[in-house]
Amino acid sequence: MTSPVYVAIDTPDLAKAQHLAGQVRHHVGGLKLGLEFFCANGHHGVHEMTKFGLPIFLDLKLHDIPNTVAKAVQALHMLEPAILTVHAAGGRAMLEDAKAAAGVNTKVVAVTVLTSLDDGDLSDIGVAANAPDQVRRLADLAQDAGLDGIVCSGEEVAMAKKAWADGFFVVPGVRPAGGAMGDQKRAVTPRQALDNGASILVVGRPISLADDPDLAARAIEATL
Ligand SMILES: O=c1ccn([C@@H]2O[C@H](COP(=O)(O)O)[C@@H](O)[C@H]2O)c(=O)[nH]1
Repeated sequence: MTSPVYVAIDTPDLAKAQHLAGQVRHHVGGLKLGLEFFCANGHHGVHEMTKFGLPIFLDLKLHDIPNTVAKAVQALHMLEPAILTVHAAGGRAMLEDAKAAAGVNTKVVAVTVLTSLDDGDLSDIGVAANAPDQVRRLADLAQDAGLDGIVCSGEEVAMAKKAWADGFFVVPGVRPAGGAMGDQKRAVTPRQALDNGASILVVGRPISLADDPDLAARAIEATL
């Protein structure tokens, strides 16, 4: 069975990224490349990472006016990412245009409320709703706009899936029991996230900072 775990390769160093992917490739289901990696290595770096034969999740969290996002999505076409992220807060038109601009084999998923935010952080940026209510609102918007799914925490995914049965649910910010939270504020264990309805899990530092990343990936796999 293919692992639901996508390892977050958060480094600007291509050689380090390749080393980590090589270590864990047999115990993860895909490679997630984010802003840090893409800003440093661009298309060339992504091409290099495709050589591991795993699906590529391009987590660029695009957020701009509709025309700009659509053009950016078109400029990523040739990389054929399996998954691409945009921010749901960009609004309906931006979401629709992003989906229309994506290749047929790319799932476009909308980030709802970052897992590093809690209700206090939402209040600071002028959002009166709590995290679950805001996730629900943005999940509805993403579904209406024709996206493939959303990114949310493991705390909200069951609620979101209940309203969108065939949605694709990406859950980052997962932590093995007792693991260091770092900057994550709405974290659950990998097992809980899957039980709650996650389609895939994103795991970064619990694997990448481990003394033995492959062992860490296998230990997570064993809990699923
Ligand atoms: O809400 C979100 C959206 C994306 N992420 C990304 O997932 C990984 C998590 O890394 P950890 O080291 O496991 O915390 C990282 O690349 C984030 O950019 C997220 O955490 N939360």
